[in-house]
Amino acid sequence: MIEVTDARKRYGTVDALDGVSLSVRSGASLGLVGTNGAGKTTLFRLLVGHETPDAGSVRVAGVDPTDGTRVRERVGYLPEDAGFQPALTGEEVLGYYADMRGVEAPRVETLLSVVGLPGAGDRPVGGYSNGMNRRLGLAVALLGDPDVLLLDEPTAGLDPAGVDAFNRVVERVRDERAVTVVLSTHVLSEVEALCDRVAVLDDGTLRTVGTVDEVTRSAGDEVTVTARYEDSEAVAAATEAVREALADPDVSAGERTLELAVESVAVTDALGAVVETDPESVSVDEPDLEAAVREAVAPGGERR
Ligand SMILES: Nc1ncnc2c1ncn2[C@@H]1O[C@H](COP(=O)(O)OP(=O)(O)OP(=O)(O)O)[C@@H](O)[C@H]1O
Repeated sequence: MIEVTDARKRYGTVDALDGVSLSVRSGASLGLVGTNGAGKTTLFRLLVGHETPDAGSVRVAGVDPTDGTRVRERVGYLPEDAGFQPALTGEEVLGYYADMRGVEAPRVETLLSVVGLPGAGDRPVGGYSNGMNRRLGLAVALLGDPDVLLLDEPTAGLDPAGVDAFNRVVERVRDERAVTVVLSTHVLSEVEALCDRVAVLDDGTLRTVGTVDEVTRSAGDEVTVTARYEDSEAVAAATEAVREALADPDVSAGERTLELAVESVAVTDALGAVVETDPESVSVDEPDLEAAVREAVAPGGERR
């Protein structure tokens, strides 16, 4: 459905995309994450045909995105900075974009209900909350029932309830319409909730791409058990006890804490040994997507 092959885009001296290859099959959902300035918006602009690559190729739904109408009909795009004339009502906004994109006039009330804005169509959008505006942007992207939905940081700046409302709509649309979704975000829990694959873009280069599970596991298999004690003497005694209980443990002692790094298969034994030392509290940190993305962007902890 989406096929990007060795795409390059340079602005002046900046390689916004430095040879990116990526494919997203029909009906799949891809989370695009990365640092600020990584090239996410540039990639969206190529996918939607607002820019052409300097080299490489981009195909969306089997066509070249710069191929005007054909792509506009099949691709819905919510840009990062989408904003609407405040004096227009929700209905007028939808009508305006339907005309502009040359798609059939929508059943406005149905579309507004889909995005959780029933009854708001006759109100000026200047009076909408941030979250309502984003969901109206999603309704605009859904005009013409596209096969592909491109969402560039759609929940940036929304409060938790707004994020939740937006993502519930995306989830429903994805499941009910079998639409292919590419979503860029800095919020990794959104990727875990909404996407089956994740791509990490950094400095114009794709550092890693895979299923959310594959990428999460790429951070390594290490679990950290942290135990807290009332004083340094208790920490020293616990460290000693853990060293006796486990074979060659990777243990480090702080002022009031003990940290034990183990492979995930050994976590039950490690926890057992730590609990025996009667700590005030114990916590377990497992590898997660955030750690994997950090590692992909800066292997070994060094920022490029
Ligand atoms: N029109 C442009 N003219 C000059 N430089 C640009 C232009 N568009 C993007 N860039 C540069 O290209 C790089 C990639 O920008 P892009 O907006 O694609 O990143 P991004 O991943 O979307 O970042 P953010 O998360 O901050 O939105 C940045 O260094 C940016 O400054």
